[in-house]
Amino acid sequence: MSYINSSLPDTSDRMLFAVPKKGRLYDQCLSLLADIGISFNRKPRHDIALVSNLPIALVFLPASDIATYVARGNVDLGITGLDIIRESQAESEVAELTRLGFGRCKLQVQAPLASPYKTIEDLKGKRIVTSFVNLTIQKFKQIERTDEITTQVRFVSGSVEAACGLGLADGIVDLVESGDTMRAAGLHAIDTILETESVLITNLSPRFPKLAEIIRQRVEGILTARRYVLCQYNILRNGLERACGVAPGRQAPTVTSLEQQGWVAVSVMVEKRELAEKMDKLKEIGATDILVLEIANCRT
Ligand SMILES: Nc1ncnc2c1ncn2[C@@H]1O[C@H](COP(=O)(O)OP(=O)(O)OP(=O)(O)O)[C@@H](O)[C@H]1O
Ligand SMILES: O=P(O)(O)OC[C@H]1O[C@H](OP(=O)(O)OP(=O)(O)O)[C@H](O)[C@@H]1O
Repeated sequence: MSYINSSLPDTSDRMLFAVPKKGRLYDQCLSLLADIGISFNRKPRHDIALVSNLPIALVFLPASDIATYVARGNVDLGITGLDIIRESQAESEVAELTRLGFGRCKLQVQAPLASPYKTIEDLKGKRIVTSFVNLTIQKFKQIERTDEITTQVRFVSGSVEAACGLGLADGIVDLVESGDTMRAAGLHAIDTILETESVLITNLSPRFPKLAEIIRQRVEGILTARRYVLCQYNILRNGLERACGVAPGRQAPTVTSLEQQGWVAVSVMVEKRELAEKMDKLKEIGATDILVLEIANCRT
């Protein structure tokens, strides 16, 4: 049952879209919302913001709770990490609409460098501290091969890396991206439980399936636009086949005739990470006037 609070905005006809209210995913979520054309005005200390140009209300929640709200249908759509979906045991109750390419890191078992614990087997039966109790217990059950694990798994809500130094734990399970936090705490990784990134998820019986699909398409358009550039060049028609072999594009290059006998102009999408190499090769096989244009947005 939900209780009506008259100071809250009316969200009854709106799709509820949960986004992290702080932390590692917050800035990238806000920039994604802006890029997909979602405009909103969030009042200070309010965790619900009405979107002005779509029938959506944004709900700002802790990233670690979003999978549960989406799974239970209290919100329709959400952005959170795969790690949180798995830890919340929500993977069978949410549908993954698209991966978002940010919030990439690993959930790793870590132990003090100056300890005898060099493999996860060495930590069997010892004290582990983590914010990911379910995934940790699951992992130790696998290595202990029993339902009754002897390893003691204790929850802390943050700064997990401090637990060994302070004597609360023999090892920890925590997220690692650059590894700076782990190294600064004198720890090293001895096993990986999960590789994670952010995902857009929806409830299995969404109340607004068409709107959720529009959001998915907008997000995928922006992610593609961020990944690719548009490369344009001129080439003699007899070099076209080789050039298309070098840069075949997502579907196929667009080829138009130039007002000069035997020459064509080509437009093709190229992944940014391959661009420099492809430009070198195109130049080598006779392409001229190679231009590269940013893609602001697209639909694929
Ligand atoms: N170092 C990191 N690099 C990339 N992604 C991360 C990193 N740390 C966490 N994440 C991702 O962001 C999610 C939220 O983590 P975060 O540490 O921001 O949690 P929080 O508890 O909500 O915020 P806070 O730490 O401010 O209390 C994680 O579950 C993970 O998916
Ligand atoms: O490998 P790194 O790049 O150093 O990142 C890893 C750290 O980032 C996360 O914590 P965060 O800094 O978000 O704060 P928290 O410990 O309060 O969760 C995670 O829990 C690690 O502590």
